[in-house]
Parts: sequence; C-alpha cells; structure tokens
Amino acid sequence: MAAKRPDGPRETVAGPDDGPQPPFPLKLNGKVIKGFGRGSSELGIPTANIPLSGLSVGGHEDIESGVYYGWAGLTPSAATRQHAQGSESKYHHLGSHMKGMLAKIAFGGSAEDDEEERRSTWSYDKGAVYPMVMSIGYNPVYKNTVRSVEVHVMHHFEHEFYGSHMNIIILGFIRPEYDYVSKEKLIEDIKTDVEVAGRSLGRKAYAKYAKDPYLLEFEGKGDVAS
Ligand SMILES: Cc1cc2nc3c(=O)[nH]c(=O)nc-3n(C[C@H](O)[C@H](O)[C@H](O)COP(=O)(O)O)c2cc1C
Ligand SMILES: Nc1ncnc2c1ncn2[C@@H]1O[C@H](COP(=O)(O)OP(=O)(O)O)[C@@H](O)[C@H]1O
Repeated sequence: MAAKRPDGPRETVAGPDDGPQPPFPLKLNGKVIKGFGRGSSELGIPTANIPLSGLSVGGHEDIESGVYYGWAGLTPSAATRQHAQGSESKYHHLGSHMKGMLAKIAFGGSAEDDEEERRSTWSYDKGAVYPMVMSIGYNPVYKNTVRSVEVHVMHHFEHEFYGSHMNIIILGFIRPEYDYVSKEKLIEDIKTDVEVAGRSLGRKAYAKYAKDPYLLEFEGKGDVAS
C-alpha cells in the first residue's frame, strides 16, 4: 500500500546542484501508447504513456516507483507531423520567467528565437527536446494493478501525439508516489512537481543534458509500426 502524502512544505529543487548522481542519468525510450485517458480529462494534466518495456530496454526494470524529472525528446509519427503542421504552441503550465528560462535551456539564445525554432523544428520532422516530469508506478489514487510509465511534457501541444517515439533522460528523483485524499490534492502536488522539475533542470549541470544526441536518436524517424 502506498503511503499517504506527508504534511508540510516541499523541497524546491531535487538532487545535488553539481549534477545528477548515480543511478542518474537513466536513459529509456518507447512509443507513446494509450493510457486510461484520465490525465487530460480528470486531472487536466496529460501524460504520455510509454510501454513498461521501455524500462527494460533501458535495463531499469528495478527502478523505484515515484516521480522523476529530466528531458524528453519527441520524434513525431507521420500522423502527428500532419496534425502539427502550422500549429501554434505555447507553454501554459509555467510563468513567463520559467518559460523563457526553459526555452533558453533547451536551445540557447533568446526565448523568442527558441520558440520560433521549436515550432519549426516540430513542423519540419526532426523532433524536439522538452523538459519533463514523470511518474513511474501504480497510481495509488486510481489503484492500478499494472505499473505505468507516464511522462508529462512541460509544453503545450495543440494535438495529441500517440504513436510518436519518445526518448527520455531521467536526471533525478522528486518524491515517492502517494495516495491522496482527493484528486485536487494530487493535482496540487503535480503542479509543484512541475515547478521543482523546472528549477532543477535550470541548473547548469542538468541543463546540458538537453543537448544529448540520445534524445532524438530514433531509427525510422517516427514512422513507427505498432
Ligand atoms: C508528475 C506526476 C506525479 C504523479 N504522482 C502521482 C501520485 O503521487 N499518486 C498517484 O496516484 N498518481 C500520480 N500520478 C499519476 C496520475 O494519477 C496519472 O497521471 C493519471 O492517473 C492519468 O493516467 P492515464 O494517463 O493513464 O490516464 C502522477 C502523475 C504525474 C505526471
Ligand atoms: N504536454 C503533454 N504531455 C504529455 N502528453 C501530452 C501533452 N500534450 C498532449 N499530450 C497527448 O495527450 C496524451 C495523454 O493524454 P491522457 O489524457 O493522459 O491520456 P492517456 O491516458 O491515453 O495517456 C499523450 O499520449 C499525448 O498524445
């Protein structure tokens, strides 16, 4: 049984300032599949699920359940590329300071240039790298019987991207998964997780991993068979 959330304030960053400590960085990847469809509709926080086999591809089946942060590289599927053509995208989850900071981290240069680059990168098929926060576990609030790997990409997308390929570098552990007294309390804590992830990734020794070529390595470039 998962623990109830302890009372009290949360840490503002996770992991040491001088860089990820073993077992991090952990790398894993997989195709974005359907989950239970609750992330967007019930929580307002979409999570892209990748198959549990993503953990074994990375050799990390034993990873502790909980909330982690890092970078996600998305190589869009052909269908997603079509949807995404010409679509606008903006951060919604973060304040303007954080938006600029994260855009800078991911691509260097000014926030405006980066948003431009991000849009064209997505439209022109190469894929793009985003900050992410993720949950690995049984979602005790929903009492799932199968462990899931779910990534909330810290970026607003106009379209879903099922079938796209996602490569992940996990850089740190934020907290264990908890059972919550209500969905509102879960949502509150996930929002705090997003802030903790943003601040944690903003540190130099963590920001540099956004440039790791692993994040956009994918043979087939998104034309994924099932
Ligand atoms: C950052 C983050 C932290 C989460 N923490 C918890 C948690 O502590 N307990 C829990 O039951 N579920 C947690 N979840 C999982 C949500 O319950 C899950 O995303 C939701 O059930 C949607 O699942 P679905 O995409 O399969 O529909 C977390 C999700 C995210 C993205
Ligand atoms: N910022 C985002 N982070 C993760 N997934 C997103 C995001 N924006 C859109 N999506 C899409 O929404 C889907 C997740 O929605 P969700 O309601 O959690 O359903 P599911 O249970 O099928 O994962 C993802 O697979 C992805 O295609």
